[in-house]
Amino acid sequence: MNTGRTTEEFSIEKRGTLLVEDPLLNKGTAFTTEERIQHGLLGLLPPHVDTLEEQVERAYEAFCDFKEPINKHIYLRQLQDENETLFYRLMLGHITEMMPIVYTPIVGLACERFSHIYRRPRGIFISYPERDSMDAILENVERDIDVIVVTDGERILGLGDQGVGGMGIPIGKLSLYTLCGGVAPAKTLPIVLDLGTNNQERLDDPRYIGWRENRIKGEEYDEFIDLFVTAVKKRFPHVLLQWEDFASVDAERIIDRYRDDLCTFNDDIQGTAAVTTGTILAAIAAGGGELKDQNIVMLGAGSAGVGICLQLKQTMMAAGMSEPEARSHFYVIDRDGLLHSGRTDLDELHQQLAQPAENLKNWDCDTTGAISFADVVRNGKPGVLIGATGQAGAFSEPIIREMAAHVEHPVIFPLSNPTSRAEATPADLLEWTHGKAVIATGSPFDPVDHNGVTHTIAQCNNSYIFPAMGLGILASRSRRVTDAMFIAAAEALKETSPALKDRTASLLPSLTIIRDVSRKIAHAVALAAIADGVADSITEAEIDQRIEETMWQPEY
Ligand SMILES: NC(=O)c1ccc[n+]([C@@H]2O[C@H](COP(=O)([O-])OP(=O)(O)OC[C@H]3O[C@@H](n4cnc5c(N)ncnc54)[C@H](O)[C@@H]3O)[C@@H](O)[C@H]2O)c1
Ligand SMILES: O=C(O)C[C@H](O)C(=O)O
Ligand SMILES: [Mg+2]
Repeated sequence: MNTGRTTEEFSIEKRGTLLVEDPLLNKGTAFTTEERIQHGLLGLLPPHVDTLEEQVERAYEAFCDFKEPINKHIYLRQLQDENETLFYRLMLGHITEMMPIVYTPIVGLACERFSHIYRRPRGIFISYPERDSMDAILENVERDIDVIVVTDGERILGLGDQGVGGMGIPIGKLSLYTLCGGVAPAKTLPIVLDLGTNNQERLDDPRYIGWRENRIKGEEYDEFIDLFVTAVKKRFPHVLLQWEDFASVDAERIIDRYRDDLCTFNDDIQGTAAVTTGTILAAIAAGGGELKDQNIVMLGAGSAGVGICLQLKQTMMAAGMSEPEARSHFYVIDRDGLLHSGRTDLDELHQQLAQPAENLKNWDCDTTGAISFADVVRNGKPGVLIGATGQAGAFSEPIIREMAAHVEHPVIFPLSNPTSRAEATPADLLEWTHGKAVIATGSPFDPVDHNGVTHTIAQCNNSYIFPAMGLGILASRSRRVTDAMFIAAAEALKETSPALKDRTASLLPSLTIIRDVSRKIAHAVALAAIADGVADSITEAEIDQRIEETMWQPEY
C-alpha cells in the first residue's frame, strides 16, 4: 500500500472499523479477500471486491448526480475524508472539471458556509484561548509532516474575513500539493489559527463554530504567532510552512520576521509573484517583445500586487537595468491613487514601487491631488495591466478601451479571486479590445468565442507554483526558501507556456499535464536552492531521481 507513511507508522497496525475509518489507509470495497481476513474486515464490507478503476467510476457517477457546485464540493471533501487514494485518483482523471470545485472558486463559497457544511474534522484548529497548549495540540498529530499550510482566515481570497471558515483554504491548497505536486497526503497538515473574526455575519450566526470574539490584534497577535512558530519548529523542525490568506499588513510582517528562521514562504506574496512573472514573461515573449520595454500598471497595492511588482522589478534589474530605471516602469495604484515619490504616506515597501514624481510633470490629469487609474492609463500608456484588488468590475470599459488605443496587444490580467471578484471578465475584455487582449485570470474561465476565434483563458493562479515549490523543496531537502528559488520557478513556468510556440495558444499549460509542469519547476527550484547553499548539494540526475521518489501516486 503506497500511502506515503513510514514503515514505523505502519507498525501501529489498524484493524477492522478503525482501518476503514482512516482515509489514509482505507481502500473500501477494494480491500481484497485476503486483506479482509487478515485485517479483521470480514462482514464489514459488501462482498464484491472492486478495482480502483471501478471505484473511480462509481465515485464519478455520484459526483455527476450533484448539480450545485457546493454539493459537489461537499461530496468530494467527504470522499477525501473516507479514502484519499480514491479521491486523488478521481481528481487526477478529471482535474479540469474538479479542481475548480475543490479549489478556487468554489472553495471560497465553502469557506463562507464552513460552519453550515461542516462534517468531520481535518487538520488542526488552534484558537486563541488554547494558545498555551500549542505543544500539546501539535503532539496530537500522530504523523510526521512535510508541509503545513496555515491561515488566520482574515483575507480569504477576495471575500474578506471568514474566521475559522478560512480552514477551507489550507485544506484546498494542500489537496493541490498532492494533486499537482505529488506530495504524499499523509505528509500534509492544514492549520487554522482562530484569533476571532470581525465578520459580524459570522459572529451573529448561531451555527458559527469558531471562537466567537472579535479579532485579537497588536502585540497579542504577534505573541500568538511567535508561540505558533516556536511550537511548529519544535514538533516538525524540517517542515515547509506556507502562510496563506493573511491580511496584508500581517502577511508582510510575519514573512519578514520568520523567513530566515525556518523553511517558509508566503504564497500570496511570493507564489503569486512567481506565477504572474512567469505568465507575463510568456505573454511578452509570445508577442515578440521584451520585459525591459514594458510599462506595467498594477491596480491594488496589497500582498499580491506588491509581491508581483517587486519580482518583476527584480527580473528587470537582473537583466542589467538600474533600480531607478526599473522602478520607472511601474505604475502601482492603491486606494489613494498612483504611488509616486511625492506622496508622504508610503511605507518603506511601497516606496520601492513609487514612480519618480519628476516623470509625471507633463501628465495631463483629470483629477487634482491623487492621480487616478484613468489618468495613469491615459498618460502612462501601459502594455501590461494587472489587477489584484478583490474588486469586481475595477477594470472599466472606458479604461480598457483607452489602454487598447495605445498598444496592439494589451496584456490584461484580472487576478482577483474568486470568479465573482475578477476585475473584468475575459468576454468583456475581448469585446472592448476587439479580440486583441492577451488575457490570464486568477479564477478559471471557460474559453471565449470572439468573432469566430476561440480564446483559451490561462488561469494565472499561484497553484502553478506552490505545489511544485513544495516538490522541489522536499526533493532537495531545502532548509530555507530564497528569492532565487521563486525566480527560478517563474522562469521554468514561462518555458512551459504553449504560447511561446503558438501565440494564439493559452499562456499556461493545460492542467492535464500539471504533474509534468511541476516536475520541471521543482527541478529548477532545487537547482536554485543548491546554488544558494540552502539544500543538499546533489547532481541534476539525483534531483530528478528524488523528485520521482517524492512523487506519490494514488494507487493501492
Ligand atoms: N491569482 C492568484 O494567484 C492570486 C494570488 C493572490 C491573491 N489573489 C487575489 O488578489 C486579490 C488581492 O489579494 P491581496 O492578498 O493582495 O489582498 P490585499 O487585501 O493585501 O490587497 C488588496 C489591495 O487592493 C486595494 N484596492 C481595493 N480596491 C481598489 C481600487 N479600486 N483601486 C486601487 N486599489 C484598490 C486595497 O486597498 C488593498 O490594498 C484577492 O482577490 C485575491 O484573491 C490572486
Ligand atoms: O487561492 C487562490 O486561488 C489564489 C490566491 O492564493 C488567493 O488568495 O486568491
Ligand atoms: Mg491566497
